[in-house]
Amino acid sequence: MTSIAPAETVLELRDVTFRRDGTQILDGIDLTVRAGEHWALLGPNGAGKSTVLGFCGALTFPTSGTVDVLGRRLGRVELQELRRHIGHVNPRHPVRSPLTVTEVVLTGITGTLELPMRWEPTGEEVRRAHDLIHAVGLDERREARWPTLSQGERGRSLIARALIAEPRLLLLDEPTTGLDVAAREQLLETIDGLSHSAPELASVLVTHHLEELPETTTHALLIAHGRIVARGSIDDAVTTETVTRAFEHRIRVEKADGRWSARAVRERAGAARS
Ligand SMILES: Nc1ncnc2c1ncn2[C@@H]1O[C@H](COP(=O)(O)OP(=O)(O)OP(=O)(O)O)[C@@H](O)[C@H]1O
Repeated sequence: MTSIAPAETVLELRDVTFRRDGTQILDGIDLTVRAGEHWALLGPNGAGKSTVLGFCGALTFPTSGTVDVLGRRLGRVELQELRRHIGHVNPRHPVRSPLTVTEVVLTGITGTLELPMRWEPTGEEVRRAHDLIHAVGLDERREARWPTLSQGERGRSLIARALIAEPRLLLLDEPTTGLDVAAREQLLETIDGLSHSAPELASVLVTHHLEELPETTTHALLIAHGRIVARGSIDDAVTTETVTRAFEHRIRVEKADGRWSARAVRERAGAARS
């Protein structure tokens, strides 16, 4: 009998705690993300999602416990080097000058906000930027300047920017916030496309909204008050019971055509009397 080796571990948090100003913000967080897995990090406001993402992105150190990103332990390696292998999509990414979409994508190679003075991309790098812009569906906007882009176009540009450095881990921090329904669906389609175009890539996506989960999400970590409520394959971890517990509100979770939705369970006065 042949056994298939588990995919390589990309990210491992073990018994992580985080304390600030005498307040316990995270407690007992364990998480293992392997190559090719797409995790959702879910929970109510203030649950600790951004703090967890800060560890995943090698931005924050835990108070106790260990964080290994791409096989290297935070606290023992140079963070700047590690961050080069992590794609971080932050919708609040501050682009201050009117760069074109192509230029913004190229800043993913230099890891900077602006194109550094005296830095010239090679022809191959420009070709790669154009290929990614094509992959996120922005061919016609490739020379458009940042201030003229819609929120959705910015989101898709930032995914191309994150991917140009060929990361092994992609972090998406509420990527669909503020998008209208069509722009949200286009962005989710772009994210879903990654499981074909970059099958080894692992991702962690933060959201409050189940409707904003890409269909290709494989796993979920649900947290509330800095502690794990559920963790595992998405279908086991995201249920009416776990979401109700995490959000401390009666919520019905449904899945149809690969997508999730959540609604509050309402007591109807008439129904209650009959
Ligand atoms: N450096 C810090 N110092 C003090 N408190 C902090 C710090 N960082 C986070 N917190 C607190 O920790 C809690 C968790 O914050 P975090 O931003 O991780 O939550 P979140 O789940 O991402 O919330 P939201 O959904 O509202 O963005 C919050 O109560 C926040 O105020």
